[in-house]
Order: sequence, then structure tokens, then C-alpha cells
Amino acid sequence: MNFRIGHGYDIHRTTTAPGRKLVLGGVTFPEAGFGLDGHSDADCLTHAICDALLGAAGLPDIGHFFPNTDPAYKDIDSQVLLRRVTAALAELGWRPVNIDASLIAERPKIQPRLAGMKAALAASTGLPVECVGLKATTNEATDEIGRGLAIAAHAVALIERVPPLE
Ligand SMILES: Nc1ccn([C@@H]2O[C@H](COP(=O)(O)O)[C@@H](O)[C@H]2O)c(=O)n1
Ligand SMILES: C[C@@]1(CO)OP(=O)(O)OP(=O)(O)OC[C@H]1O
Repeated sequence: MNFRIGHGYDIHRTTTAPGRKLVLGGVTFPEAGFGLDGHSDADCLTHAICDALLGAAGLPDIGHFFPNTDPAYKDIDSQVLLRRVTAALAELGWRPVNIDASLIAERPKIQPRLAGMKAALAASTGLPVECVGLKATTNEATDEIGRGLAIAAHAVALIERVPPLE
């Protein structure tokens, strides 16, 4: 089989802890006035994409490869992890074809920063930017995300075998 698809989901609580910046899709939002809680930089969008790629390849999830008990991953830039996931897939003869993700965040406004986020994710996965889909929606003030207590992301990824099997 030359193509596989995968899905990933992640959610992180918002925090106003000092020094904790909001990072989504490799882009920092200093104007947000809050960050996300986590062992890494807590970039839930990038974590969901990592899991979609890993799932497509039939591999265990992000926490298996980068445990949240390992000091090596304290505050790590999740683009580093996405590059490592892409490299791990390449070792197994897989490369991403496209990714598509949805961010669920009451704020900040993502739209003005979408191009920068797509560019960062394209660079980390080796994809052309037009093969990176990204959307944002609020949860219309419902539930914890809607009250600004968390930000979540869903992602899907298609990967292909290189070289293709006969
Ligand atoms: N954090 C967000 C959420 C939404 N957007 C943009 O606004 C549009 C409308 O959002 P709804 O939740 O009312 O559907 C959405 O389609 C996005 O373009 C955003 O930029 N940042
Ligand atoms: C990448 C890791 C590393 O600790 O990041 P966290 O910030 O702990 O985020 P989470 O999505 O809960 O789990 C993934 C972890 O492997």
C-alpha cells in the first residue's frame, strides 16, 4: 500500500504563568497575553500534526517518542519534534503528501497569522506550503475552550511510500 492517512488531536490548558508564551504552529503570539500549559512549548497544533503523521505510519504517539517526564523536552520547540517525526517517517520510507488541521481557539484571532503558521509547518515537514491546510474556529463561547480555558487542534495527514511499491 503506497498511501496511508492518519489523524491527531491535542488540547492544552491556557495559563497566565509568567514567561509562558502562546505558540501555535511554530508561531509565537506575544499579544495574546497568555500561553499554554505543558512540558514542551505546548504547541497543541503541532502536536496534533505529529500524531497524525505518526498514526499514518502506524507508529506510537508523540508521548511515546518524546515523554513528558524527560527533561530533554522541557520547553522544547515543537517544530524540532515535527522535524524529528518527519525524519523518522523518512527512515521508514514514508513522506508527507499533505496535512490539514483545525485549531479551536476562542482567541487570539488566528486568521492574520495563518500564512506564517503554514510556512513554519511546511518547513518542518518538507511540504510545499500549498499542501498545508489550516483553519481556525471558535467554540462559540461554549464549554472550556469557549470560555478560553484551553485550545485544541485536530489534524489529518496523508503519507506516501517512497519509492512506491510495485
Ligand atoms: N481563534 C480564531 C477563531 C476563528 N477565526 C476566524 O474567524 C472565523 C469565524 O469563526 P467562528 O468560530 O465564528 O466560525 C473563522 O472561520 C476563522 O476564519 C480566527 O481567525 N481565529
Ligand atoms: C511533546 C510533549 C513532550 O512532553 O509535549 P507536552 O507539552 O507534554 O504536550 P502533550 O501534548 O500533553 O504531550 C506530548 C509530549 O510528548
